[in-house]
Amino acid sequence: MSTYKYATLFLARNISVNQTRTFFSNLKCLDVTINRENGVAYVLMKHPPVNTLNMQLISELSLTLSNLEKSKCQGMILSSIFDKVFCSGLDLNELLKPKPERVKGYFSTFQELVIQLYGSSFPTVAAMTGHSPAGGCVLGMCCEYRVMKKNSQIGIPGSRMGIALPRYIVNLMSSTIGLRNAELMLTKGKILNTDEALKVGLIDEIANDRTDAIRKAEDFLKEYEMIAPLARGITKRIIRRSIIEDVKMNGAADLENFVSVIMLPEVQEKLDMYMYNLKNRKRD
Ligand SMILES: CCCCCCCCCCC/C=C/C(=O)SCCNC(=O)CCNC(=O)[C@H](O)C(C)(C)COP(=O)(O)OP(=O)(O)OC[C@H]1O[C@@H](n2cnc3c(N)ncnc32)[C@H](O)[C@@H]1OP(=O)(O)O
Repeated sequence: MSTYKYATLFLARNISVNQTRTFFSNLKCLDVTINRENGVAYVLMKHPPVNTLNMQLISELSLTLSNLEKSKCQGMILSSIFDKVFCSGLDLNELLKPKPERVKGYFSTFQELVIQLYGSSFPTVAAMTGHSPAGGCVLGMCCEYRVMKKNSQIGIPGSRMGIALPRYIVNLMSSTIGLRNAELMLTKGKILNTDEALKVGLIDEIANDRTDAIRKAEDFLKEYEMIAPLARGITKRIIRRSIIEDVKMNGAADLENFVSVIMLPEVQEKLDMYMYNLKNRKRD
């Protein structure tokens, strides 16, 4: 990220660049900095144009989470350097005309990332600076708290794309917004605007802009400053255990099933049409 962008991000929140340290300098799709004073890590996705989760971004997120666990960080804010998009989800190019081994590797890497983020010991907040479709929504749901910039959209359009979602994604959505809302949202492949998302509990707060989103994320983390990290982490794991155990037990079978569905000609046709519409739609 340019010095200018750092300055606007940190100075806007009264944190000087000197109070932060760059955690990794060799990442291509992420900027990771840690505030020395409170141990909070800022993980900013910067994979242009819209933070599509290609293999590189997924792998860098996974590596960063492993390192943050080791560094005993006190909390993490997952965000994006882009003002309009938090994360555009999985890379549709990986889903179109895929080679079975490649697509299996891709999905299992994503699945591991989901477990890592969902099961992290430190508190996590998604400061969603813009749209968060599909995989972007999944990243957000893995965090403990979600702040989203106004006028953004969030949801998982799987059904509309002809994709039956794996069980762990359904479980994640159900645990976030309840079974009834999850059923309505996921079977319709519904995408919600910010107000609708707040109403069903898919997000926790609305922000005016990215600075406000980061500030609200920091406020959430501040509430944990007086809480013992070990007790907090254990409690979180107990609450999240059933979904994690379920993925460990059924993940491989789910993956096989998911990949065979993705390869079906009728699903490929739908995905192809979806991609065509994405490339040819009118931009706002
Ligand atoms: C246990 C079992 C294991 C199995 C694991 C399965 C895991 C399932 C995961 C759950 C399901 C998740 C599925 C997905 O994530 S599929 C991806 C779905 N994503 C989308 O549908 C988002 C599509 N994108 C958009 O809606 C817009 O791009 C967005 C609102 C995000 C931004 O709009 P904006 O106008 O700012 O930008 P553009 O649309 O012009 O996009 C810029 C270029 O980027 C391309 N693009 C966008 N998104 C994607 C994507 N997801 N993949 C690939 N490419 C993407 C877009 O086409 C533009 O390209 P061009 O400039 O060449 O036109």
